[in-house]
Amino acid sequence: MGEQPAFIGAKVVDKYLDFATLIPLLEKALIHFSSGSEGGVVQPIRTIVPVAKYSGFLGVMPAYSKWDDALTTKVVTFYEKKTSSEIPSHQATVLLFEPSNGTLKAVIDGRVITDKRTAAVSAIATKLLKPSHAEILCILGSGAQAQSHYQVFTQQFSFKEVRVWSRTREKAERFARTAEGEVHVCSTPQEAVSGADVIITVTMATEPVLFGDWVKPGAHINAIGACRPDWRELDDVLMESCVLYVDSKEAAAKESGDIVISKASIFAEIGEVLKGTKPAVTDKTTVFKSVGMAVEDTVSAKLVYDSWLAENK
Ligand SMILES: NC(=O)c1ccc[n+]([C@@H]2O[C@H](COP(=O)([O-])OP(=O)(O)OC[C@H]3O[C@@H](n4cnc5c(N)ncnc54)[C@H](O)[C@@H]3O)[C@@H](O)[C@H]2O)c1
Ligand SMILES: O=C(O)[C@@H]1CCCCN1
Repeated sequence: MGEQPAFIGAKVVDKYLDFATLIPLLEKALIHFSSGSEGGVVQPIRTIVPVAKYSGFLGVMPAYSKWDDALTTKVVTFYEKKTSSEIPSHQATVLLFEPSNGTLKAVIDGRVITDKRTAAVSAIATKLLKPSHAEILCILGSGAQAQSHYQVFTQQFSFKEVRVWSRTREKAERFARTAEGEVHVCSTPQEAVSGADVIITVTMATEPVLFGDWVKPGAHINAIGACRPDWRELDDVLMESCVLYVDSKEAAAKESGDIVISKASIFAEIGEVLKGTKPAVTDKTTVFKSVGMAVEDTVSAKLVYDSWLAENK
């Protein structure tokens, strides 16, 4: 028998995944992903198994990155209705393999990876696409992604005001209480969005929660939810009037109801903007529709494993 794989839990993952280190790695991964075969990323569309009886889903997200020489698959479950307050709606594990021989090297908590890499990619998109004077940040939703987005956005940008709206006011208030800076709790999504320069939608909504008529012209929106073809977070008015960026054209056009149902046309992948082959439009309303990519998990898991190995040799 060979060596047992390392088991790396959420606390350790959190310690090693700091945004300042993660962001440049993710930028490179996005560029590689959007560079075709030259970029060396092999990432098939993920497999999603519906568990209809419980309104749940299991996703399998494999990827290999030639430049990082890293091979992983994430297994993620997500449930529409929370079964208890202790069990997160999204749970995940990342398996990291030795690419040269297929040996399983590590089993890594994937929940923190998912929370942090998703928020970090939104920050990358926002740096490129936000209007030049961005003073007001609005977050719709108050769950795990709201937290990680708040963390990275307040670290990377200096907004004068941060607003949050959540379906349950008490949860928005708890979010504001536990945030490190001042957060203004809004009673309606429209109130939260009105005049905002950057908007983040991080909900499990299946119908639109953000309407184009509310959005300040020129604002930038990071749309993180609506990861099923029949789920929406943004309405048709917004989808049809914005300049639309995505992480993966292939996945976004297949997986997100915001695109599938509205039939909005995609302008570019964020990786193309980072590469310089497509422009970053900053004087029109922009949407970054994120569905999440396996290669983001690959580079995050490699960072965690390499950092862990350096301390545990
Ligand atoms: N793009 C990506 O890479 C990526 C990665 C992970 C999660 N996500 C998506 O981001 C979203 C948030 O994930 P999370 O981990 O924060 O989940 P969470 O369960 O921690 O939080 C969900 C939030 O959505 C709110 N909500 C639920 N149903 C709603 C509805 N019908 N209308 C309005 N608000 C509603 C809840 O009150 C809560 O604030 C989910 O849609 C998830 O699938 C995307
Ligand atoms: O990219 C991800 O990790 C998530 C999984 C759950 C659905 C949305 N996307």
